Amino acid sequence: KLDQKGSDHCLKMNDRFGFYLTKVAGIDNAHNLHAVHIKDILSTSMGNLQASAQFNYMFDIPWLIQQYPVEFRSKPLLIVHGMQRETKAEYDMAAMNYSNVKLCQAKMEIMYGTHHTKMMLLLYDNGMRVVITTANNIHQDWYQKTQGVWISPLFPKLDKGEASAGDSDTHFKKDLLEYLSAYKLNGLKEWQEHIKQHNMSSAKVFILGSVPGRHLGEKKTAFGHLKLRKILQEHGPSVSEVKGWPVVGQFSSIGSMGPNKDNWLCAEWRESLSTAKGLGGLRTADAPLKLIFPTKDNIRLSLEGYPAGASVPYSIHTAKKQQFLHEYFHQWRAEVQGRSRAMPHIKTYLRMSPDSKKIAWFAVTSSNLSKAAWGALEKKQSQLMIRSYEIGVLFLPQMFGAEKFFEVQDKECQNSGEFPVPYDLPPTPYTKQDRPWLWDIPYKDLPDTHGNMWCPS
Ligand SMILES: CNc1ccc(C(=O)O)c(C(=O)O)c1
Repeated sequence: KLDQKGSDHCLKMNDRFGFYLTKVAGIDNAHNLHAVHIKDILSTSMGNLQASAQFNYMFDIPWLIQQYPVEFRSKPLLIVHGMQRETKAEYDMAAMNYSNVKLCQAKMEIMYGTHHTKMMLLLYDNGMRVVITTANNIHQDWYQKTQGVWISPLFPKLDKGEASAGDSDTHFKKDLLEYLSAYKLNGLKEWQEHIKQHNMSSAKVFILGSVPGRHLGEKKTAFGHLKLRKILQEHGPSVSEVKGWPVVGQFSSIGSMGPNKDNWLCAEWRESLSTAKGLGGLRTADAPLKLIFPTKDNIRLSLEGYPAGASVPYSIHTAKKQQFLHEYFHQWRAEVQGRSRAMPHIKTYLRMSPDSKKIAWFAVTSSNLSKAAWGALEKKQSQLMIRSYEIGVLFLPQMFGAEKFFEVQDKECQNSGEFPVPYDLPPTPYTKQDRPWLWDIPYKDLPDTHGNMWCPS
């Protein structure tokens, strides 16, 4: 369906799940039929915009304004970021040119945290939408990378004092409000109010949020990997059904996680992701772990070439402290979506059947593989310490009318109930020669797609 101007900036709503990849320039357009560009999300075909809020890490404000249809460019726009010092000043300066743009700086009170969350709140004259993505608000994040986008249904306005609090079976509205109130920012109050005034009962995904802090007591399971553990304990597959099923993590950056797997990765983190419904969430015996992270050659031979690696910030200083990780690594391969050369900036996590034909759940989030994003237990596991703001969504089969599991969509553009996993399953292990991409060392042996070498300063 085309919007009234006939422009193709409109969504082919194949949205059983509301989950899309971003359009990629330079690949066969057949692979972009069900993909979205930011202009599609902001287009008039999605609703008559009254105001919006953009949460992100990186902003090119003039570029962002240009992504709105001309008739929406003067609507109130709230930009929520976590920048400080010079970059904060740059954003303040850039926003001065737009009287409709306001800025909101998230508190960053814990060292090394980032405001990583990538979310759009879109208020229309007849409702509102929530969009959660992995792409920064800059041109190159929407150009030749593999990025994920979840677009909510249109949430209608509640009638004045309507009885129903307008929440869903996945308590989407309550969790989104809890996430926003954790910022403790007056500048967000109006958007918290907008959310309260809308009926979000049609939301079928769970919110996976992270907020900086040391979360304990009731709040211990509100965020990070313990929130995922809690949802899987209550609504996940049963232990007997998923015994031995691998956990797959796919991400574009890696934090420091100690000298061996038992410090965090294959202890608390994998424990949460391999949680199943059962007596006290008995975890299944150690689930095999498969981590998908681009090799140096994935980056070198990508559409962007070595510069793709500027968005895959794995530092040699971190890598050399955790060589144990490399036994879990798998290549980036996405033939199913025509995106093997569109480097991943998307972050996804899933639980896969041994024959890789089914998945028990799927999450798309801003969270990379790091303690900063997912949290680390402290003080005899009494509190979960999180450094960054993150947000993502979790898809459980029963919330989408699927029997037990999602069938994996292994051919493109199937409109059936299969889940569109963005990459090839089963994942392909690194060869003996493969090395993980490291962004802060030179590569002068082989040129990239554009004939260039990589010489980071
Ligand atoms: C230190 N800053 C960042 C590190 C990693 C990422 C990523 O998403 O991989 C981002 C971002 O793109 O938001 C920022």
